Amino acid sequence: MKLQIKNICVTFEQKRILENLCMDVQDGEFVALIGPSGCGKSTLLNILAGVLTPESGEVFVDGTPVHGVSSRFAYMPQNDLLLPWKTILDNVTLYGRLHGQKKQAQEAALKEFPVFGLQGYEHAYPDELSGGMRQRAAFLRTALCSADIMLLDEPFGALDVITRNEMQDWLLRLRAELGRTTLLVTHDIDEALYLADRIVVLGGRPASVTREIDLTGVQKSRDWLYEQSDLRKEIHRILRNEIDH
Ligand SMILES: Nc1ncnc2c1ncn2[C@@H]1O[C@H](COP(=O)(O)OP(=O)(O)OP(=O)(O)O)[C@@H](O)[C@H]1O
Repeated sequence: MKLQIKNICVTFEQKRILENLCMDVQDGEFVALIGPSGCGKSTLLNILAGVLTPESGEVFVDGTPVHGVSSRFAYMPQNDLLLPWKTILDNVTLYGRLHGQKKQAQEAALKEFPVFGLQGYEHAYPDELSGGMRQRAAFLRTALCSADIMLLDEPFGALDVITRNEMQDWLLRLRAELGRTTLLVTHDIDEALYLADRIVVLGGRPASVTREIDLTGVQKSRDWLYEQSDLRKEIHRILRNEIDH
């Protein structure tokens, strides 16, 4: 087991948000976390990233308890912004440079520029790139962290539908190459179906895991996705019911 989340409870302003939340993620697994708006998905990622301490509960990576900020997690928060006054190369190597490893970080980044569709833009500034390219650059910055678990909070949320679909196709191709355990928060049911090995649906107030959909081993394609109306309806129903409560 790569990641174990055990009995996490969170209360904000006397309101219980997460109640005994438990979930496991296997090594190399890509899990999509979906749930009604405000149910606590970002809160869970903030706990894993160590920027928020839960009231109770524990997080284990490879069986070892993790407390506070840990180098085991690479976190791409919602609206992960590039610094407009820095080049793309400087932006994506930010963490390496902060740790005094500028040269190694640049070497590692330059190797990935073609993979991330950014070749030729190393010395460009963020406003010279399209929205999709900026998002790939922010993603590359996260992927370059030498952490073994990636936490992605709505990485394509700000993109138009066409660019978003292109980014999903690109991430599906890249997934095997990255080989990284990933927890993706998304509002987009199709994105979850298309990208994930497993979908975890959070529901209820306070939130806990209400449904898990195992898609391990499914050969994903857009044609496969278009045929998933039953699963799509089921997830919609769960989300709608939870919202109505
Ligand atoms: N620091 C905080 N102080 C008080 N309340 C908070 C805090 N952070 C989050 N909340 C509340 O906790 C609830 C869960 O927030 P969270 O952002 O985790 O939900 P979410 O599922 O990620 O939402 P969305 O899908 O809209 O991004 C919301 O009601 C939010 O207003």
